[in-house]
Amino acid sequence: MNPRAVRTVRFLLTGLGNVGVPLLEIIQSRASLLMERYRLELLPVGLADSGGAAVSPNGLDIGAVLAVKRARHSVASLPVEGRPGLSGRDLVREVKADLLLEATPTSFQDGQPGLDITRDALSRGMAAVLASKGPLVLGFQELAGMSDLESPGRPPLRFSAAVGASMPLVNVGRRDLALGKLGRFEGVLNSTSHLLLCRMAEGRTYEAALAEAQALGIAETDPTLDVDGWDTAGKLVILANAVMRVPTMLKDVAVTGMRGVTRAELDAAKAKGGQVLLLARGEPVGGEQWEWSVRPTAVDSAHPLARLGAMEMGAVFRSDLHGVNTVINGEQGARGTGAAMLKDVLEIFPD
Ligand SMILES: NC(=O)C1=CN([C@@H]2O[C@H](COP(=O)(O)OP(=O)(O)OC[C@H]3O[C@@H](n4cnc5c(N)ncnc54)[C@H](OP(=O)(O)O)[C@@H]3O)[C@@H](O)[C@H]2O)C=CC1
Ligand SMILES: N[C@@H](CC=O)C(=O)O
Repeated sequence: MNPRAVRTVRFLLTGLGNVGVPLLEIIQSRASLLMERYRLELLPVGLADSGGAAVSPNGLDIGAVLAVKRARHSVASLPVEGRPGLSGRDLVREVKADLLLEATPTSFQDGQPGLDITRDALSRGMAAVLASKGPLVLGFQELAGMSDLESPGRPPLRFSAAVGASMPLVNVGRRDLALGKLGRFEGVLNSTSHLLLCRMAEGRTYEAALAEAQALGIAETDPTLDVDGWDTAGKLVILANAVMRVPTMLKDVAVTGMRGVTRAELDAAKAKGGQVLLLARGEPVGGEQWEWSVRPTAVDSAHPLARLGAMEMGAVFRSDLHGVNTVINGEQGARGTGAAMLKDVLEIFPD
């Protein structure tokens, strides 16, 4: 029998799609492990999708919510708790909770709806865990100032899921390579475009490969963000700010997507034992200056990411104190994103 007191964390979740639904499934399926190992109860008190919200101060029934979403209805259609038209932002403003889990679609135009949702949550004293990248890409410095990232005592903000889902890049960079002077960074940070390049190298069409990525739930709501390099660039901007600690914006990244890659280029790279990667790259160029790029790059067999599989992502950190560290991750599905969000929750509410 564990004598430690049970902690109940009342949470809001905005976005109930490819990420939000598996996240709820994990919270449901690992509830007893969370209790046994961490004495933690995660209680959903408000959930929102594009049709509205559902609210219950005593906790929503996750099974009922999942049934509604699997039937492709809005959570607002729940008969008792449903609140049609109540937006994610309204939810955060109206419902008292300890934690926001944010998984609405990413926009690099204005960061919305996630940016305002996150601002409101932090300013109301809630911890925030983000899968969406838009708020971080457009508002990193502001959100860092509103949270424990820059202001001790303010609410915690975590976002490891936003950069490579369950691939532990933010933690490796911020925590495990602490005090290192970082050198050239390279990464395959977008699973959709990498899957497409691999499938096209196998002879499949672009359209069939994109359909596969969408069926896996890994493509963005707007998949041009994946194939045109912007999702990769967004993740690079988050790493630049959070890990390299260089204030960086999307306009600082030179971006070329993968749509122009030809079969001949794919074949030539393969013949040399390598492959074409949509490679994110950060290169220190003197002082505090870095150059940032995303572009299709043919790597040869000597490159640490040369044999990255179709269902993998990877990255290489170089540090003067820690040497070369290569991280490769094979959990492609959005379930890994949910798992990464929960890893952040456990960091915020430690054992
Ligand atoms: N898919 C993945 O593998 C990964 C995704 N991410 C990020 O996670 C986020 C979610 O991705 P994903 O689940 O795939 O996207 P989906 O398109 O599958 O789901 C988006 C969800 O957000 C809801 N939504 C849309 N607009 C609003 C709004 N204004 N207010 C509240 N809810 C809204 C949608 O509602 P409805 O259900 O009614 O359509 C849906 O439930 C994105 O920002 C993405 O970049 C991060 C890592 C991995
Ligand atoms: N669309 C993204 C999902 C995770 O961020 C990808 O394909 O990697």
